[in-house]
Amino acid sequence: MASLAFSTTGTRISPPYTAVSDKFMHVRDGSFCGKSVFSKKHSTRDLTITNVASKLPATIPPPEKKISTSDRKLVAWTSIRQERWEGELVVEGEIPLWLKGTYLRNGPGLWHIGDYNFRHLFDGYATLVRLHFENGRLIMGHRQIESEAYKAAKKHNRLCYREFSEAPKPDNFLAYIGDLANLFSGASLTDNANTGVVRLGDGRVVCLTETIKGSIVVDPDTLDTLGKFEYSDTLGGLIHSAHPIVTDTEFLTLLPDLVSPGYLVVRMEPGTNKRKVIGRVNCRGGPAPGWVHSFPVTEHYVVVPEMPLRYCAQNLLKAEPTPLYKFEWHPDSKGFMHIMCKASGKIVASVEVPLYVTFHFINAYEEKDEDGRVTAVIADCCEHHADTTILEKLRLQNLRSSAGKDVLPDARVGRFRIPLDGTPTGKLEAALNPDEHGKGMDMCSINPAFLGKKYRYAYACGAQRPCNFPNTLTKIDLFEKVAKNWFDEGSVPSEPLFVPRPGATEEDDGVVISMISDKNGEGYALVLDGSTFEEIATAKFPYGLPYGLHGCWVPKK
Ligand SMILES: CC(=O)/C=C/C=C(C)/C=C/C1=C(C)CCCC1(C)C
Ligand SMILES: CC(/C=C/C=O)=C\C=C\C=O
Ligand SMILES: [Fe+2]
Repeated sequence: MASLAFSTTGTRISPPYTAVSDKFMHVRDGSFCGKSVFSKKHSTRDLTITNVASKLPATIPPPEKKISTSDRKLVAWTSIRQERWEGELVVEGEIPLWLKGTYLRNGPGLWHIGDYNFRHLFDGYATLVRLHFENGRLIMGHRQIESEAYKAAKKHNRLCYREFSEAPKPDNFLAYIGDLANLFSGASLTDNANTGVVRLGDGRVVCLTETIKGSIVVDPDTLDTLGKFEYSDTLGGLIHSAHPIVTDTEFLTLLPDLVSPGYLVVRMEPGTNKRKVIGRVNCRGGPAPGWVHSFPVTEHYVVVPEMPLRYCAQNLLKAEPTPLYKFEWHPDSKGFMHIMCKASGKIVASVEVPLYVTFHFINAYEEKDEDGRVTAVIADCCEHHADTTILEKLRLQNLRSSAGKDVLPDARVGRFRIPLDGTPTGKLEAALNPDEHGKGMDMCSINPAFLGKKYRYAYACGAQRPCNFPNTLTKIDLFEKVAKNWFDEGSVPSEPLFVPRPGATEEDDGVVISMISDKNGEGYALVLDGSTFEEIATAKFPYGLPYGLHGCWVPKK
């Protein structure tokens, strides 16, 4: 059986290089990494991890296994091959000199333990990638997050915690009973913080997932795992929204209550670890709260979605994945949107809406009449036509085997209109014709200055069909109802992140950063102009990266 481990003896690769000049390819400890990384097949079997002390030199796999160009293929769905790396990249084009800071991107980048392969995209151990921009230059690095779940897997060479779809198999009945107890206490839940990364108003950088214990503080410069983010309040709970709303002045999140179906809306101030309750929403349908991966806010309100795809207590207890994992589709329970006043915690609207499925809200804002009175809340999301099959499409086997087949379910920019005048129902319609973005829509960002405000532009991943996963970057103009699309055949781009130009007055004045996995098994950083959506710079990576989910921008101090 293959061991679960990186080589403890780091391999140093000598010059010469092709893709990057040696001047730019040094890693922190002074060792060099070269061209060989472009000619090694990336398979899930390749990565071995041992109890590597994190101080070991960064290593790149050795050059001996050469494979022909025709054998190279997309590595987005294969495990990262070394625990860490850092080096400078050669930039083609020009990175604007005003772009000073670090783009961090988190995601599940390691999907096996020894011979055991994980099944779902969301199961992988977190890989944090960093692109540091300064003076037109670009330094890249990645590192595995040292969660307890990851460390235990390395130590014991087996799964030790419950991940999104995977659960350790109890050895016997007694172990099963113990396991149930550990599930209720949260002890067996993963802390694998593989979903996103946020910079709090006080500068701390936290990697997150849907388990509360999976909140891990990292150093954005070294990518060191600094420790757990411990909430100092007594709110308890085991799960929260994977996507909090984070600004310089607050951190807002939702805590689903599985016992008495509802959600706590909580707020934490910068410099503290204490969440305070703003208010509570009681669910209106179903046996459990709807899955809440993300939620939007307006200037005065928190929008609490109650999706008919609901947490399911029985499925939580199962060791084997169910078709909808820890969730269940309850169309009879209906879908709702609740609006809570941020200042008072009062619910000012709670409306039934058409059935919907979304992971990601894009933004929300208040609609006003001519006298300036708020009449409705508009909330936009990446909406999957109330079809849950997207969850199954994100199984690794499907992603790996169906490239080029047109199996990506349709999605749209779903726009909710939630009236505040007591009308009991809200609307859900496409904000623009989904053909504009190939009927693929997920992984979105906006100009952060427009959070909660009427906005015009959203950046996201769309589709150029046939495809099995969103394969374009798309700039959506919600006023003109058109999209402009970027596409590199056979490649998979990750979530585009918009960084505004300091001093900008136009909403789209800035750049859009994404990381691309290309069809040759390689990858590159991409910088697009936020306004024209044209490429302004690219920089090739020395090795292909696994797909990553969400990122954030850490401006240079
Ligand atoms: C990667 C991503 O987008 C989502 C990750 C979700 C996770 C890790 C969910 C984990 C869970 C458990 C381990 C048990 C409790 C339910 C749930 C929050 C789904
Ligand atoms: C990658 C993804 C959906 C793509 C479908 O179009 C969803 C990711 C969710 C978690 O962050
Ligand atoms: Fe997400």
